[in-house]
Order: sequence, then C-alpha cells, then structure tokens
Amino acid sequence: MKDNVSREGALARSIRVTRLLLTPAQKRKAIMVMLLSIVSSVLEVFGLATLVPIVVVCAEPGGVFKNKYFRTIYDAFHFQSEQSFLITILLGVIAFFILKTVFTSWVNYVQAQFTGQTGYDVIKSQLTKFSGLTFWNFNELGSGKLINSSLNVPNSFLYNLLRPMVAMASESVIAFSIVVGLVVYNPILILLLVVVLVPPMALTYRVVRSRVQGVQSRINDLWPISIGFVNDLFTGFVELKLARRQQKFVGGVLRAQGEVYELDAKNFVYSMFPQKVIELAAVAGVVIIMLYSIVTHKGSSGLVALVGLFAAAAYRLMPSLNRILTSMVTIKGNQHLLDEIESHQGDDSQEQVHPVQEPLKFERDLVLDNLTFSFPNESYRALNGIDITIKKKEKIGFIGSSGSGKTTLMNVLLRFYTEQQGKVLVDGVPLGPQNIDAWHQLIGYVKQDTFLMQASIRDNITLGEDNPNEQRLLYAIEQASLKTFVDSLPEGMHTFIGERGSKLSGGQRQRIGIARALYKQTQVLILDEATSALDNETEREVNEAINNLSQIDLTILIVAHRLTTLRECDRVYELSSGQLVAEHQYEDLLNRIK
Ligand SMILES: Nc1ncnc2c1ncn2[C@@H]1O[C@H](COP(=O)(O)OP(=O)(O)OP(=O)(O)O)[C@@H](O)[C@H]1O
Repeated sequence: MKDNVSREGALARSIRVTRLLLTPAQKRKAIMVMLLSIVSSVLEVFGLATLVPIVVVCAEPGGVFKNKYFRTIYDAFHFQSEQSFLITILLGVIAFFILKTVFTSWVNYVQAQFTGQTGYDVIKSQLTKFSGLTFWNFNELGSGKLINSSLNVPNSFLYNLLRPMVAMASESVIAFSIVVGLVVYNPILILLLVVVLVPPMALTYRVVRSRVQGVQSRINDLWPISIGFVNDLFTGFVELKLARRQQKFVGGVLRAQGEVYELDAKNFVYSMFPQKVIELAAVAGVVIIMLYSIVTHKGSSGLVALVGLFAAAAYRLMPSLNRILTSMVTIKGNQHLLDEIESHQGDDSQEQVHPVQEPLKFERDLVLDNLTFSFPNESYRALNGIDITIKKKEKIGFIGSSGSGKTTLMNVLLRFYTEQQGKVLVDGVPLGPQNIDAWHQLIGYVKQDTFLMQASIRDNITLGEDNPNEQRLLYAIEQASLKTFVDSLPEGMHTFIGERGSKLSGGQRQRIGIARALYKQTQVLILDEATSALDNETEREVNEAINNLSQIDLTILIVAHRLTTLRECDRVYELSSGQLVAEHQYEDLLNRIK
C-alpha cells in the first residue's frame, strides 16, 4: 500500500484525495471551474495574439490591404476608409479587453469561491474525523496535534495544494496555447524554446522539490509543538505564574516558531528559484541565437526577427512556466498534508457508529459481569473479572489505592473503553455500539476538574443549548444546591463565570457539573473524585448536594479517597490491582481506620 502511494505522483495523489473530499455537486462545479479557466486562458492568449498584427497594420499606411484577414473584414463590413476601419478595430480591441478583464475577474472569483468551499469541506471533514475519535486515540494524539490538524492543515491544503492545482491547470492552458501558436507560426522557435527552457526547469524541479518537501514536513511537525506549549501556557496560567515557570513555555513556543520562521525563509528562497532560473534561461536563449548567427554568419535582419519573436514568446510564456513550476514544487512539498487528511480515515481510531440505535431503559439493575480490560500494548489486566450488581437508586462507593483501577472501571462504564471480556448489562441488555446513544443519555459524569466554558452559568449547565428547557434548568439548579447562590447574583443564571470558572468557588464549580448531569436527565451519575480537590468545608457542601440527590430517582457511583464522601453509600467496593477484593459498609470502613 505504502509502495503504491509512493509510486503515485504528487499531482495524481493530490487530485485523487481532493476528489474524495468533493460531493457530486462540487465535482460538477470543479468541472465547470476548469472549463471556465480554460476559456479564460484562451481569451488571455487570444487577446495578446491579436495585438501583434493590429500594431503591425497600424504602423504601416495601407497595411490593412496587405493583410488578407483585415482585407476580408474591411470588405465584409463595407468600410469607406482605412482610418475609420482602424478606429473601429482599436475601439473593438478596447471593448474586448474590458470584457475579457470582467470575465477573467469573474472566473477568478468563481475559482476562489470553489477552492474556499473545498478548504471549508476539509476543515469539516477533519473536525468530523477527530470529534469521532475514540477516547483512547484522542488521548494518544493530544490536543496540540489535533488543533493543528483541524485548523492549520486545512488552511495549508487550501493555499499550498488546491490553489496551486488550479493555477497549474489554467497556466498549462496558456502555455499550451502559446506553444501551439508558435508551432504553427515558427517551428524552429519552438524547438529553441524547448531546448533552452525545459532542461533548466526539470533540473530546478528536481533540486528544489525534495528540499521544499523536507522543510514543509518539518514545519508541520513544529506547529503542534507550538500549539501544545501555548495551550499549556494559558491552561496552566495560574500555576505557571505562581511557580514563575511561564518563561519555560514561552521559550518552548519561541524555539519552535523561531525554527518555523527560519524554515519559512528557506522556503521563500526556494519559491523564487523557478522564476530566476527561467529568466536566466531566457537570456541564455537570446545569447544562443546570437552565437548561432555569429558562427553561421547568417543575415542580421533574420536574427533580429528571431530574437524579437523569442523575446515576445518568452515574455508571456515565462510567467506561465514560472507559475507551473512553482505550483509543482509547492504541491510536491506539501504532500504531508495529504497524509494528514488521509490519516485515521475509516480506521479503528474512529468510534464505531452503529447506524440503527436501539432504545435502552434502566428500571431494574446495572450488572458488571466478569469485566476484564487491558490497555493496548500492556500485558497486565487493569480490570480483572469484576462482578457487581447495582440496583436502581442505589448509591455505591469505590475505594482502592492509587492505580487500583477505579477510574478505568468508570471509563468502561462510560464506554470510553471497551472490555475485552465480560459485559455491562442494563436491565439485562448488554451495552454495545448499538445502544451507546441511549446509554450516554442515561449516564452523567462529574470528575475532579469539571470542564467549564468561558460562558454563563446557564450555558455551562446546558453546554450551550440554544433554547434550553427552563423548567429542567431550574430543577437542575435546585437539585444541585445552586439555587441560593444563583439567586444571589444580579444576573442570576446569566452570570458569566470567567475563564474556566475563575469567578466560582471549587464547590460551586463541582455543583455546576452535577447540575449539568441532572439537566440532561441522567439516571446513573458517576462522581469520580468529584470532591477530592475541595477543602473540608466545601467538600461538606458538595456532599450535602450529593446526599440531597438521594431523594430523586438517581443511581450514584462515587469514586473517592475521602471516607466522608461515601457516608451515604449502600455499599463500598474495594479494588486492588484491577480486582474486586472486598465489599464494605461505611461503618466498617470507619471502624477500620479507628
Ligand atoms: N492510558 C493508559 N495507558 C496505560 N495504562 C494506563 C492508562 N491509564 C491508566 N493506566 C494504568 O491503569 C492502572 C489503573 O489506573 P486508574 O487510573 O484506573 O487507577 P485509579 O484507581 O483510578 O487511581 P487513582 O486513585 O490514582 O486515580 C494504573 O496502573 C495506570 O497506570
């Protein structure tokens, strides 16, 4: 497979991957854009080609009658004088050029719109792919890489692959039209142009392409590093400031970006290379013609005509060849973008979405039946044969030393991880991809550091729902013991809570997490060390909120280190090295530490 990919040319691969990204309607639009580009390029060449004879005819009195094409037009439209004929022709030329400019500008707009839309589709496809990652793969890839792949890669795809591809297509039509015109007009000249321009172009492409590729691929590796450091710098703002460690992260960003800008400078020089080489080759062409005439002692008027023609052809051909060559180098240099776009496409990093989702009811019990789980590439069992039955409305605690498997067990219950053996049964129905939506609707999760957005309390509870259900919202606020606090605020639930809830106390943050779970009408609530980071007084407040929840129809699973958090539990299970080693009552645990 890899061999096939490496044998596939850069342009062919770019076209193949782009085609996969296009919807049928966009494919049709792509064909239309191509046709318009061809028409636009032909008009461009035609406009320039007609200018030459017109200038010749204007310069020579009576010239109109010597040129058979002009003569035919003159007679067909019954012109009375050469002067009126030439004025009409010149006005016609101006009108043609104005129309051509309007048309080509419109084509440029259509091209830009098409490439912009395709760039947008790449962002969409990347975001869909990455938001569908399994929990495991999300953690493996890390947010720096994911932010880069979701925003920078599509942007770069637009500027460094898509636009060069379109430019290459239009410029090829221009170059081809000029070459065809020259073949008809003067085959020797075309031979000369091929001999002078093609070898240096081929050599430039060979020399520059691998260098640009190396540079671009390194830049692509550096961006996630910079993003990772910036992310840490601002996420850990308070801790890093206190520890006077911000400079380390600023330094990390600057080191990576410093290298990016150095590489960018190299890239800039490489991108100028094709133009310089083509200019040099054109001068070499003129010199060769002159040398040829000196050596062969050919007449000077023929020489001037040949040099003039060569210069005229090269004048329009050079920018086209330059853009073709630069586009080829850019396309080749940015092949890593295609790796990024093709990566994780339809592999097992994506969560399996079952097309038909089954409903799920939780009215009786939740059974963990011989649950066994190992992390990928790890030989030990993080969970080993866990058997637990939890009745609806029970409150169950989990304890165990650090690393005993408590969070892993919760992650299996949340379906972030899938067991290798055993199953989780809800009212006797095994959990699987076919009922994951229904299960996620039933289960809520509050962890040590509740995720909070820079938004209002209301948006944090509803996770930004546009038209939240007010009744459910008030109920969630009340049940999570937030009502007194929210009522005391001038703007109530519309109060903004600052960066990651900085305007809230630790207890209030956790209660927002609980309110969020209640708002979505959770029936099973997992609290994983939800009170661990709180001081005793705040923990008491949150515990009270949790205990109040016992009044409502909720099954609660609590992972905790502090015994006080487990006071209201019906049973407490103890884990050790991934195994269930004991079942306790809260009072037994208290006696054990006395
Ligand atoms: N992504 C992972 N890859 C490999 N091993 C992991 C991974 N996550 C956790 N582990 C390992 O699995 C075991 C159980 O970890 P887990 O986080 O479930 O423990 P825990 O009981 O919740 O600990 P703590 O009380 O410290 O939170 C540990 O040995 C841990 O090192």
